[in-house]
Amino acid sequence: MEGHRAYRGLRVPDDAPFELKPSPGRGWGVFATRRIGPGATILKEEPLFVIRKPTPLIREQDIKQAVLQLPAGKRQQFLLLRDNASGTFASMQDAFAENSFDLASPDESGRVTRLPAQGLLLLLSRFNYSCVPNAKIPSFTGDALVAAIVAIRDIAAGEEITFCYSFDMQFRTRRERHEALRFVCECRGCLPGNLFRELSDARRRLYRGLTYLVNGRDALARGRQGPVSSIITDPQFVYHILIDFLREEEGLLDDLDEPRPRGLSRAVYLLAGAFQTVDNVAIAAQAMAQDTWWKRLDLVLKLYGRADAADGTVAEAMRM
Ligand SMILES: C[S@@+](CC[C@H](N)C(=O)[O-])C[C@H]1O[C@@H](n2cnc3c(N)ncnc32)[C@H](O)[C@@H]1O
Repeated sequence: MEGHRAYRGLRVPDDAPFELKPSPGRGWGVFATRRIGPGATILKEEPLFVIRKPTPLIREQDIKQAVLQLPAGKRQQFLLLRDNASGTFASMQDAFAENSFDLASPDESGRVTRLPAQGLLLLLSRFNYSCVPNAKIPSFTGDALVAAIVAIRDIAAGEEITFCYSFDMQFRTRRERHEALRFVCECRGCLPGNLFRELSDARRRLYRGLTYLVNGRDALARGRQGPVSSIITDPQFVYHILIDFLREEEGLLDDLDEPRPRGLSRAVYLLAGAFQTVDNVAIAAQAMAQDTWWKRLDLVLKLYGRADAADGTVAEAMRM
């Protein structure tokens, strides 16, 4: 696409460990030109301009004004943004939405606040998405209004550098992620035919459930939630997970007995399933407020049969 060819005009720092080039099926992407070790900063970038408004209130006029105030060289860089893999931008607003980030914004005294600050980042916006990324954007870099991307594992020369666009994706199953994304991700957590993907959904449900148990909040639920639960203090739950983790690492898990994702024990499979809906999270919260497993089971069984079809899974997991 024309806009992609225009990316050749984007200024990349001389010492950057990456280059911009086409990434088949994803428009353009960012590729390592040398090995990058875990924890290494891949890029620190100052926004071309910042708009201090909540995203829904940003209008075409705000962006035009900001662009007109730029020095000529920087304005020309903004005008290179014509499209990305999703299509051609119909307006400056589109170009801004597809190339901007929510920045940690310091107030007058230098303290970081959550005041709205959307920054246009020319290079950070060139990185493609992966559900199993090799880099991440830390929430705050220590510098006011500077965004950075950091390697989270060893990245080989030639490898595409990706990050996960939204924090809550880590709690979503493959289907849930694809409902939220406007493109089809083809990472190893999404492509069929590998054990990683088969275990991935269950792991993410379990992770969501455990995070709920630790924080007392469901990571994907909106609005007010109940008090902190104490299931995590019950060692049975943790033991099952640890046993299966060790068996998995050791290559001892098999799928001969039960119809469930390959390599996952029945106990962990049931527990993983128990937290897949907000309703079940609420049920688990009420049950776990009880002081014995018997009372917990009793309560769950009373709730069993409600409209939420996954109650059976919860009850079975509790029965365990
Ligand atoms: C911020 S841009 C990333 C750079 C983009 N590829 C480009 O050419 O400008 C985000 C867009 O890139 C595409 N994209 C990013 N990650 C992708 C992936 N894993 N698979 C397919 N398309 C992807 C989508 O069209 C998405 O809306």
